[in-house]
Amino acid sequence: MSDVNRPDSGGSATRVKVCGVTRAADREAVVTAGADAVGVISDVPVDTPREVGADTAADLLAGVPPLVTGVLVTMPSTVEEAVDLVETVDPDAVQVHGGLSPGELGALGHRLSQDVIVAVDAAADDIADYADPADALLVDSVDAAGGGGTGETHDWERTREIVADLDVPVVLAGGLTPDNVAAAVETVRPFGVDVATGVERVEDGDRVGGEKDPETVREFVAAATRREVAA
Ligand SMILES: O=C(O)c1ccccc1NCC(=O)[C@H](O)[C@H](O)COP(=O)(O)O
Repeated sequence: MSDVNRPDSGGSATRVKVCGVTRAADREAVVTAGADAVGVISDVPVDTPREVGADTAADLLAGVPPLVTGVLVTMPSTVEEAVDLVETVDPDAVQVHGGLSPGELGALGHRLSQDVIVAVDAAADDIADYADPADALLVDSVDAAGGGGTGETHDWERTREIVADLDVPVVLAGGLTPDNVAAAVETVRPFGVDVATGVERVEDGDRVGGEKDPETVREFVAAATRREVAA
């Protein structure tokens, strides 16, 4: 059994990544809230309001301060495509969604100096196969195309059983919000949590895709880490 995915046993706080940042002001809000990582999505073959071009991704991630991890989130169809984008964007880490095989992900890891976070479908039967080439696994609720940002939770009890057997750090994702993240952490005991839609701005009852709400981001980080929200 792994220790890295049981934050309560070692007293360490759950790490928090806020994903799908598209604007410098939102990046600042995420950093100010105390998140450990900022995710910027680029070059994904799905329709999402959280995608930005490679140059914007590079600019946004260049503004992430020291001691916070800037993560490029992408869905490459080949190893070469991923390497090219990473060279352009220059992130601290890369998160890969989509169809690369464990062998291809291993090859990608050898080509990069950055850590590779591998996104896997929480409902899949072969999650453990991806642990070897991954520096961390992001266990997510994915859509039919393999993309994230669904805003949907999955079976946390099943994920807890998988996490308990893995030595690689696991990041729990999918439908997390300030209201449910503490229960998710308690149930799954992951190394970290990740959120995209659950901290977006709401206007007239509708979520504004791609725009974060600073107060909701603060509430999320506080709930995930059990810190007090500063007044
Ligand atoms: O957010 C997207 O639109 C997206 C599209 C394609 C690939 C990945 C994407 N998001 C990656 C993330 O890390 C999300 O934070 C994660 O899937 C959780 O999203 P949510 O359920 O909205 O919190």
